[in-house]
Amino acid sequence: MTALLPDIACQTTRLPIPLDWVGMQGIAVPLRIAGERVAAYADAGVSLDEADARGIHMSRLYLALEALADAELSPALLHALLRQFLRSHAQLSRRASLTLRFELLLRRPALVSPLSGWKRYACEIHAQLEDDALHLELHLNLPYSSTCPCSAALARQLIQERFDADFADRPLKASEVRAWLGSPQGIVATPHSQRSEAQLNLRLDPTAPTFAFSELIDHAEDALGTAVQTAVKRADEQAFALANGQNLMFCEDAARRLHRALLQREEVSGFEVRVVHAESLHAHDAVAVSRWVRD
Ligand SMILES: Nc1nc2c(ncn2[C@@H]2O[C@H](COP(=O)(O)OP(=O)(O)OP(=O)(O)O)[C@@H](O)[C@H]2O)c(=O)[nH]1
Repeated sequence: MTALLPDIACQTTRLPIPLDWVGMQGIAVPLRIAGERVAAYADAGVSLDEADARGIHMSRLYLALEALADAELSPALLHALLRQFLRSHAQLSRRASLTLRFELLLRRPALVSPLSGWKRYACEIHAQLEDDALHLELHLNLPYSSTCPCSAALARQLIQERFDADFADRPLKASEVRAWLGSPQGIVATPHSQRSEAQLNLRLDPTAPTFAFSELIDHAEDALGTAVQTAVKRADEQAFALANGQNLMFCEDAARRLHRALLQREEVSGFEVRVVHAESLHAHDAVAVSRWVRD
């Protein structure tokens, strides 16, 4: 005969206070994204609105997460999962939430050479369900390079001054000027560049059929023009130098480019863009933030 197991969660509490969120953090879960298995961590929880109830039923949330293993990750899948969280906590909870943290590994082609390599993108999805309204947010961090436009202009001025000094009072010969342009004595100054990061916090349309992660990332990287590279040969490095020269950016410029680009994405219904330029001129960062919400 099996002994009856005590069930503490079903007792009443001596401190009848509702709780905003109760659940589990850091659960290992496999996701399916673009048909591939992706390792993730999940935080799963519900509100405990029934003040007298001692506890929630954590195992019910944990077991419901199994749905993530088999089906492609989508807004509809998260909606169904959060409904299941609430169904398994009838009379106890009105709100359910799920956070998924994972890294997308995308193959990135080189700029010129036929090579490619892998790039990691840290992603975080926050899903919350209340009154059957699903609220979805996606956090993405995109590393890129930014060359300071002010520094570029100052460097060009120094080059002009050196040109005046070197070529004053003598007839210009194209071959001499060409050689001068190719020498460190001619191009005396270079602008400073920095590794930069765009932190995108996107509110997503919960009725969107899919999470178009790689399309979103491509769109944002195209807007910047200087995403960090993977496999690089000299031809690629030269193309990157050109991309940097053609996309000189203050942090304000980068934030505005991303703002404009994200407005073009139908599935994005609001965002906060934070760009961080880890200055090489200063020991501190230059930061710009832009927000937008669809009316
Ligand atoms: N509510 C709650 N459960 C916890 C906590 N820490 C560990 N648990 C354990 O989570 C386990 C699963 O809880 P339940 O989902 O209530 O398990 P169960 O009663 O076997 O499952 P049901 O019959 O579906 O309610 C229990 O063994 C709890 O002891 C906690 O802080 N709060």
